[in-house]
Amino acid sequence: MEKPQKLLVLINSLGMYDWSLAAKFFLNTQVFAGAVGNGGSERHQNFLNQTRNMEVGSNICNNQMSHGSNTKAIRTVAHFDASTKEFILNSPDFEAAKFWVGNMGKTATHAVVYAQLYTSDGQCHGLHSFVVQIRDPKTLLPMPGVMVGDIGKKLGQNGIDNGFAMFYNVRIPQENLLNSTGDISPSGKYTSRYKDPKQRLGASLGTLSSGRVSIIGMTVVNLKLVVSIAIRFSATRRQFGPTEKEEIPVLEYQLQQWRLIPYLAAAYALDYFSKSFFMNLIELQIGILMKDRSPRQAELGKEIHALSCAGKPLASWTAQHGAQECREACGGHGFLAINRLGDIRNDNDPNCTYEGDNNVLLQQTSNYLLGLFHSIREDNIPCESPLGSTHFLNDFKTILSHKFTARTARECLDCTVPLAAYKWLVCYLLRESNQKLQQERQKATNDFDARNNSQVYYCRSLALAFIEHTILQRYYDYTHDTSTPASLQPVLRKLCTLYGLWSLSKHMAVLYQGGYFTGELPGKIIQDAVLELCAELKDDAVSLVDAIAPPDFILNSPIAKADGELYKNLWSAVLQGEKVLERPSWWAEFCTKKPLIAKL
Ligand SMILES: CCCCCCCCCCCCCCCCCCCCC/C=C/C(=O)SCCNC(=O)CCNC(=O)[C@H](O)C(C)(C)COP(=O)(O)OP(=O)(O)OC[C@H]1O[C@@H](n2cnc3c(N)ncnc32)[C@H](O)[C@@H]1OP(=O)(O)O
Ligand SMILES: Cc1cc2nc3c(=O)[nH]c(=O)nc-3n(C[C@H](O)[C@H](O)[C@H](O)COP(=O)(O)OP(=O)(O)OC[C@H]3O[C@@H](n4cnc5c(N)ncnc54)[C@H](O)[C@@H]3O)c2cc1C
Repeated sequence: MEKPQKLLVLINSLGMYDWSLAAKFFLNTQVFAGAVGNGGSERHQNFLNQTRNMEVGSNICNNQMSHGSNTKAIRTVAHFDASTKEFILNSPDFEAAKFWVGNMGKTATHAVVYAQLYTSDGQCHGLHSFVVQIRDPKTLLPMPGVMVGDIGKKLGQNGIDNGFAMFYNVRIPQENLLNSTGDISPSGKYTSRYKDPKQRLGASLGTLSSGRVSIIGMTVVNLKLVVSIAIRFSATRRQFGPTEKEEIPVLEYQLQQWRLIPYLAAAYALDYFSKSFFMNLIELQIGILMKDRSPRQAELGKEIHALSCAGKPLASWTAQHGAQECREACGGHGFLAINRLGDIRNDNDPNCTYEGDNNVLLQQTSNYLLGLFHSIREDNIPCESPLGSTHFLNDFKTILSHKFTARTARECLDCTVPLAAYKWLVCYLLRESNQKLQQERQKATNDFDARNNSQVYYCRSLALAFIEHTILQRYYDYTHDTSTPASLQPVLRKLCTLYGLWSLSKHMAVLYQGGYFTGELPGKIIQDAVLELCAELKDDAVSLVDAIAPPDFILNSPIAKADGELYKNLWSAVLQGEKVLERPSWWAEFCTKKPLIAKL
């Protein structure tokens, strides 16, 4: 409680070693405990104590075989039985089985189960969460009425047991309803402080924000690991050269620099965002603990939801693309499993899906921005979001009148250039998305279709540009803050500008389309500036990696040890492989007792 950053450090440190281990531990101690703590009340304290003491093992259980993204449509039901003061849980059929749930496969003894709450009068009150005992903690055998099992091998994170669960008339005490969004009175009546069911749904899903914010940090860890491996390798791997006698490190090639150094810059910028955003989450959590019901607390929850719903997609995709680029940047050795790039890539992959599919989540961010735009433009209400990420939207008219003014690559080496371009880009995409939505509303018969047909090129791009702007603005402020050591500022500012220009260059088409750029100059000087920054950062790249890489034992990649002894370390690791020099047990069949051809 005194130093909440330590939690993020612990998640990231364990994850650097192994993500399955980290997930297994934190699903229990943080995700389950967070869902009980945020969703419940004093009467659920015993579950928190038991979890903390490792007496029970748990997780959250939201997803079903036939429904993940659309949580509203979850079909698990919890009927209140007024005569026994119990809820009776049922899975209507196997398609409604809880599925994918971490820790559920073998070890979970309890779970926070999301289900539709029905009162005895047969009325449904929507999605609520319940603590349900799954197994006996002494024997790990399922509780009566619970069918539980493991879903099998996955593409990554195989050290964690993801499982399924079905419920047949499973009775749980009334108190196991996590009652922060709604409760049952002693007379059996349903009560809630949220009159609007949409708001109630948002409140009951609020606990997912903690996971999404934490996942941003997890993907940054993956990015740090892969760039550390690829840059150390590239600084020591030699290939070709200006003369036949001399071969140069592959990091000297402009092409290799352009492929890797922007990911190094992204690791730094995203790392700062992840850490500062985690502290924003802590502020929100403290408000929840203190039962803060102020409008600011509500707005903070919405802003964190909007930022995490774009931050998780951006960070997980950056790590995903970075992992693949780094794998290829290490050539054949990058494909050797002992060098770890494959495991990191596969373990990172589900970050794009769990705690909300990336493409689905981005829609939450654009909905939030479109809502603000409506208030600013139609209702003349300036936006004052608690974290300030949207304040610049109040000036959208002025910002939209701006044009790109830099004339040389040198001018673009200042981060104010990409920052100004991003402000224009977000305002432009916001105005265009709003217009597109209105057009689609006129064409479509319902709002559902209108929204769906406004995603590609509009709302989706808007959400991504918005989060890139937020990350860049935060890192810019940090690298220009007087508390940041003056000796470090020059190199950090270069990383900041490179991240900004490199990210911006993915939006070139829209910058031209909307008239912010005209002629060939803007595109050319931005490309030149990116290459210039890569070249300037190349000599610092190894030091920059040394500052973010874990110790060799944790990095666990022979081609990337800190001593730079590439071949010695690789050779030694290969020779220590299991049975590496042994002939195979089937050598005789291969050599002498060969099967006769056509006699198999
Ligand atoms: C000092 C205190 C210290 C405390 C420290 C605490 C720190 C905590 C640290 C936590 C550590 C975690 C460790 C991490 C390790 C984890 C390892 C990783 C393992 C991963 C395990 C995976 C688990 C899962 O995947 S669980 C299942 C997750 N499922 C999903 O995410 C489903 C996605 N779908 C949805 O969320 C919804 O259905 C959604 C958002 C798509 C909404 O769909 P809708 O039906 O269309 O509804 P909509 O109209 O859009 O929304 C209604 C309303 O609600 C608002 N809303 C929605 N969600 C939220 C939210 N989270 N917060 C706030 N508001 C929300 C939405 O904006 C709408 O509002 P309005 O527009 O205003 O009406
Ligand atoms: C490793 C792993 C661990 C997990 N752990 C847990 C856990 O512990 N507890 C738990 O409850 N769940 C868990 N999950 C489930 C996870 O939360 C869901 O898989 C996730 O929310 C995505 O939902 P889905 O699988 O239903 O995807 P779907 O929604 O079926 O997505 C399929 C495709 O459809 C697209 N799509 C869906 N809706 C739209 C739309 N409106 N517009 C455009 N495109 C759309 C998606 O982008 C995606 O490409 C885990 C999943 C994984 C992979």
